[in-house]
Amino acid sequence: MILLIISINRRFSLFTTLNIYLFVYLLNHNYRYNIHICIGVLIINLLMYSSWCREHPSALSSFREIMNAARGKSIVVFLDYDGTLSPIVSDPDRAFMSNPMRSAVQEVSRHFPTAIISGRSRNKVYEFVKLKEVLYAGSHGMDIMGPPQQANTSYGGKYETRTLDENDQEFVTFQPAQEFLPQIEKMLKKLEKKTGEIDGVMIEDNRFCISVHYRHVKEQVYDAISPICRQISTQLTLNVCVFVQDYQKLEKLVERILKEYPKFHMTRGKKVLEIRPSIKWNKGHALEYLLETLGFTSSSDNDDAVPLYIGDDKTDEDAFNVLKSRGAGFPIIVTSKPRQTAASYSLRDPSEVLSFLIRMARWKSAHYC
Ligand SMILES: O=P(O)(O)OC[C@H]1O[C@H](O[C@H]2O[C@H](CO)[C@@H](O)[C@H](O)[C@H]2O)[C@H](O)[C@@H](O)[C@@H]1O
Repeated sequence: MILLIISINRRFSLFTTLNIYLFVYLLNHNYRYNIHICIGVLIINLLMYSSWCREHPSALSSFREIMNAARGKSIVVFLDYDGTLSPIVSDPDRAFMSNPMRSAVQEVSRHFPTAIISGRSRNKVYEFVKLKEVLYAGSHGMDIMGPPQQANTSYGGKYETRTLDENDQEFVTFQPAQEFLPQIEKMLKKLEKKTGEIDGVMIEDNRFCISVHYRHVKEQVYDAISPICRQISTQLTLNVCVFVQDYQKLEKLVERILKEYPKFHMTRGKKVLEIRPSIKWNKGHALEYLLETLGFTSSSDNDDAVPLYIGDDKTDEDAFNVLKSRGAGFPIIVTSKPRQTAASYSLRDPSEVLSFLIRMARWKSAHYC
């Protein structure tokens, strides 16, 4: 009953609730049943994933359907970086992209306008991807390197700067959070200094936002369910151990520092606290900006753009929602677990993203060459 109340309060999905329930059961019962319970958990996970997949079918199985719907229209490809083009790894500086993935993105970008929209700094993503033919938006879309505009955009020139690259090619940067840079620099120094005592913290400077990584910080032993772990253990006197809580210390510290910067807010990603300016600009806005600079508008009748967005993180949901409200395009989530999402299709992991991109490039060559 307590578990049920906690689950409803915290809006856990049925999937999470069942897993926690089995986990608690496992802790509280004789260990000779463990193997049965593990198999049970596995089967339940598989069943839940396949039922979730009915609502978010695999983009690979639905490939023909997607491409048929896009036939004769202009596909524009948007890709997230971490967890989409590269697998999640423990060291953020070593999230390299494989060569086959690089070739696939390059091939896709030869056929369709392609942009990468990441939470990382734009330079860092470029260092990983190293493809000149792709457009880049870093800092969750707050640092965009777009094409030189064909026509006047609705975004005005305030945050736009025309620049030449090393090959004298003109491009335009759009940076709507420019005025926050001095504060970000100060906050960065403060975070580095104050979190220095906590083992395993890594602060990443993403230019217009900051990532506080805690993948290597000691958490409660069952970190996936840590918020309720203590409550259950005290209320049901279960055999749940609570270990060192450096993570709680870090979270409080970051929240305290953030209070000194009221124009910023924090969101949570994969073992990362992301701090960014509270402006109305996210990956969804970046997608719309890039579409417009590429010559596609959301309102015009002759807008034949079919944007396709592939991403794995919470911040990608903003882009999925934009596609939903445009009523055109294909939002594809990368996940191997059932998740609440605005995406219509799914891919399990970066290796499926690779297969999807390869098929896209082949499809275009086969149909239009
Ligand atoms: O928008 P994205 O391109 O998905 O960036 C989101 C964050 O990705 C990176 O962190 C994540 O990936 C790391 C490498 O696999 C992993 O170690 C970390 O735990 C993940 O949170 C990046 O380092 C962050 O700055 C981005 O905000």
